[in-house]
Amino acid sequence: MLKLENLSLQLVDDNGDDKEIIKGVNIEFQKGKVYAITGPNGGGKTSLAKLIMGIYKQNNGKIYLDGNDISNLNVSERADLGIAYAFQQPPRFKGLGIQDILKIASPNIDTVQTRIRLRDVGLCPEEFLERDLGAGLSGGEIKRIEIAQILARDAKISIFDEPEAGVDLWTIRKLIEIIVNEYKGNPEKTAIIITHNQNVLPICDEIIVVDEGIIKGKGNSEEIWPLIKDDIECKMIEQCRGEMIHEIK
Ligand SMILES: Nc1ncnc2c1ncn2[C@@H]1O[C@H](COP(=O)(O)OP(=O)(O)OP(=O)(O)O)[C@@H](O)[C@H]1O
Repeated sequence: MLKLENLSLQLVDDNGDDKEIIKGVNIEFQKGKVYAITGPNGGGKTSLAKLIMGIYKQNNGKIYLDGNDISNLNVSERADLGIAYAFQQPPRFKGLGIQDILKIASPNIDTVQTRIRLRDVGLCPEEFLERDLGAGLSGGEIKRIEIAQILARDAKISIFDEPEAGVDLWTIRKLIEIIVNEYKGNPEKTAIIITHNQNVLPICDEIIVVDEGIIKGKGNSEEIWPLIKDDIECKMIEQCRGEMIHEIK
């Protein structure tokens, strides 16, 4: 189990002032469950994920993994303990091949499994296996490879930060199926999905709404819908506008 206890984070804003980003958050993530973290832009979802991964250091509070205090461990120590984070905007690693990055994620992965993981995220292995991560891949392709390497990692706690961003509906549906199969009811694993996607929320055991650095609500998709309706509808309008602008161009 992953437990966040009274977790707080302050960062310095563009004016050089301290800003409270996360304010005394308490959450328990159980094994065998799939969680969604949702809420409006700037609410603190990614900051929470970065606190769990050790990218940000909390100002207050504790993080426990299976009862052990991991609050002062760095990113690689937490990765060794089985925490994995798929970035909202994944970095590009020039000079590394797609096979290489999956091998780093999972040293024992063979070519068959690598192909399966690429297919899982809607990438054709024949086309992508030999490609370089820096060379002309689209944002959506980079995002899919990031997700593939988190799936390959076989972590205890897998955090997917907006997997839907830049990824088509077909792939998101497939990804949902994979996450349900691999995490739901698995006594060793927990999935945490940061999302605004209406297809993802119903499959989650619990949805946590984070806004202004606090937990605004928790529950299943029906219980939480009144709290998130406006945010999801805004996202859909933004997406439609984006598609219309794309068509006009
Ligand atoms: N490194 C940073 N330095 C200063 N402020 C930051 C930093 N990272 C995030 N913030 C601020 O913290 C707040 C929460 O940001 P965060 O990225 O966690 O939100 P979010 O809920 O993930 O948003 P979105 O849905 O847009 O991805 C925002 O006001 C953001 O501007």
